[in-house]
Amino acid sequence: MLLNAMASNHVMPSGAPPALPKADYRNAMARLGAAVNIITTDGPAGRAGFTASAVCSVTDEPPMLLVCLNRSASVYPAFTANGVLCVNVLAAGHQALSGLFGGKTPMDERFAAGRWSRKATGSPVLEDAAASFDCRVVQATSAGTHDVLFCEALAIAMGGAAQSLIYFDRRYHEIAAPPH
Ligand SMILES: NC(=O)c1ccc[n+]([C@@H]2O[C@H](COP(=O)([O-])OP(=O)(O)OC[C@H]3O[C@@H](n4cnc5c(N)ncnc54)[C@H](O)[C@@H]3O)[C@@H](O)[C@H]2O)c1
Ligand SMILES: Cc1cc2c(cc1C)N(C[C@H](O)[C@H](O)[C@H](O)COP(=O)(O)O)c1[nH]c(=O)[nH]c(=O)c1N2
Repeated sequence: MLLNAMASNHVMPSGAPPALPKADYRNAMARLGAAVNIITTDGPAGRAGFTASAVCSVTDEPPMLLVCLNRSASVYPAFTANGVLCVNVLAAGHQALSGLFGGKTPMDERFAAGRWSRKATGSPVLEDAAASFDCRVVQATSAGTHDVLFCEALAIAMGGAAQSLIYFDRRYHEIAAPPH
């Protein structure tokens, strides 16, 4: 019904609209501040991890997050083959770690810069993360250059203080909750 109404009210001329320049899109997305996360995996295809801001909650029944992963990333084969991952939400002070997992650094060097434990799936859990969601990937869909991974949380670890690292305007910003 709604789709029909939208179709009958559309104002676009026929034919595809011109594509937006990628730079315009990225400049606008730089204004969309987001939490920074290190996504890790381990399993038959080996240990891997990358920095991601394209992460959000989907549903709490079952508890599920989504993670967008570029199919051209070096870590892509490991994540798709292992089928498990941990979303480690970064805290204040994790800027250097985020940079290491943000690309082009050998995997051993990335992991050497943090302290890790394991929970349900065997994916590396960052010890001083603000929070960690240990997940199995239950669904994946391709969209443009990325795969959207739907991840059911099987175990959770909570960090100490309520503070966070936000990526906004191509820079890191630390935020902390004011005292209650
Ligand atoms: N979703 C992503 O894949 C994503 C998100 C943030 C940053 N990055 C990568 O980190 C590096 C630095 O990014 P930056 O924010 O400093 O500057 P930038 O100009 O490359 O990106 C600005 C914003 O555009 C979006 N973006 C960038 N690359 C994207 C991609 N390939 N797919 C979807 N959205 C994308 C993100 O929201 C990003 O914060 C770049 O190589 C960028 O590709 C990727
Ligand atoms: C702040 C920030 C945020 C993101 C990224 C980078 C940075 C610095 N990157 C890029 C991603 O971390 C990088 O491509 C991987 O580390 C893979 O790089 P290699 O192919 O291993 O060099 C990234 N990639 C991705 O697929 N999804 C995402 O949400 C993000 N977000």
